[in-house]
Amino acid sequence: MNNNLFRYANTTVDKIEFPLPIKVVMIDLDGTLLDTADDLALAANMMLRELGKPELSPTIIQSYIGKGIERLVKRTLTGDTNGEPDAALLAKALPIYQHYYAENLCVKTHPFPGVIDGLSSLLSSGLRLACITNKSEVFTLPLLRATGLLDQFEIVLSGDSLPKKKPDPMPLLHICNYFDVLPREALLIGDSLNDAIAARAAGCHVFCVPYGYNEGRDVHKLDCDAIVESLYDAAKLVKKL
Ligand SMILES: O=C(O)COP(=O)(O)O
Ligand SMILES: [Mg+2]
Repeated sequence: MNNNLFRYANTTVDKIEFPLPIKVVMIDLDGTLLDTADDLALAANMMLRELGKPELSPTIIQSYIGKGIERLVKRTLTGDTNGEPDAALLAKALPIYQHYYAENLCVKTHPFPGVIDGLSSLLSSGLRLACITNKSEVFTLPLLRATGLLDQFEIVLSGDSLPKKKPDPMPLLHICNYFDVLPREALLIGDSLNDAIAARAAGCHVFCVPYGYNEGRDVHKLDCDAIVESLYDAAKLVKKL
């Protein structure tokens, strides 16, 4: 095993063996499969402009990605991670944001390096693939279709597909149930605390990529089984159970 491929992170589960024997790989969208930050920031600034408010830097807006569109809009309006804007302002802003994001869904958005090859490699190992995102379904499916990734996944769960989204374990457990596998037979690959917390709560394995968003925090501090440079490198650390 080439140790340059990954590093162990703050593993709390029992010592695990690599390549990790699993049946299912669940993959996060924003910051893991697709680099969506520029288009999310573009729509956020178009919304602010229309509301007569000052625009924000793309770096700040990138740190607001992670808990779905409504939370992104709340953070953009208040400049605060946990901020709650005035209800009337939010009710006005949300449809404006959704309109501009729908119009600019795939201007600069593209798969990260290693994604296309990584998905092919995972599939050719006989693993079954799911996508789990906190993005609303109305954006998720067109985006996966436009970037040519949709057909790689047997099931796609968005932030509004179920009553709860990541960091709740519900979508991960739903996927395990769908494929009839145990949580420990499934791996989530993601970029943020929402992925790491959800995976630990579900009892699934979790790898994190360092190139994503993680709400502006250091990915190396996350509780995950490995940090992988790309999905292609992740594929080298797993095998079909
Ligand atoms: O929609 C978001 O804020 C984040 O979505 P993700 O779960 O695909 O990273
Ligand atoms: Mg993400």
